[in-house]
Amino acid sequence: MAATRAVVARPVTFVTGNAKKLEEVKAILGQSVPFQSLKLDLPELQGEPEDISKEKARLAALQVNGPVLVEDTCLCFNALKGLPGLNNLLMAYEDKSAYALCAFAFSLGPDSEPITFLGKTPGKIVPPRGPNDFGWDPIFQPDGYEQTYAEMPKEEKNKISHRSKALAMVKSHFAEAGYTFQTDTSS
Ligand SMILES: O=P(O)(O)OP(=O)(O)OP(=O)(O)OC[C@H]1O[C@@H](n2cnc3c(O)ncnc32)[C@H](O)[C@@H]1O
Ligand SMILES: [Mg+2]
Repeated sequence: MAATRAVVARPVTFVTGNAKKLEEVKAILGQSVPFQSLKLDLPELQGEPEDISKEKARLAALQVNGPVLVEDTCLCFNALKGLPGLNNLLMAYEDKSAYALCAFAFSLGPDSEPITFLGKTPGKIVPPRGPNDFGWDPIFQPDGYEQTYAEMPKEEKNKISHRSKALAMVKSHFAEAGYTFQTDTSS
């Protein structure tokens, strides 16, 4: 498919209040999608991750007044019909299966409708193992692995994670759309 080159006059800003997310997004995207980042605490909205990420993208695009990328992540428990929840709550259930779900939303600016990219990694909830430096990583063990996300080397998590699956779709979208983002020279 011949891509029409879309020239966007502003750089992409990845907006998040979470430094650990930013670290992973940087490691996964590398040079493939150039972006700058902005630390903004976006409101904790309620609803499905896909809808939340869209709403975050709308709010972020208004603030940045340009193209933005945001994401919303949840650990969803099958015993609770996919509802995000707490580890302790799960103790009462036999079924410890869960999935990590990541919804990225990209908006070209305040007047554009955001588009979303979902990544999902199935696994189960276990008693915490490994370093406690990023959210629920110590209690999530992906299917097919003996280690929790927290116990894995970062490169390993970044190869199989919900986040990397969603970002692979973001990358393809950018490649297909052929965006050429102006790099920021002002700051
Ligand atoms: O500003 P934003 O991007 O919204 O940052 P946040 O920390 O509020 O992020 P979310 O609402 O998407 O995430 C909800 C929680 O899930 C945690 N989390 C997100 N991604 C994770 C991952 O890959 N591993 C473990 N915990 C994660 C995160 O630390 C939050 O406590
Ligand atoms: Mg949040």
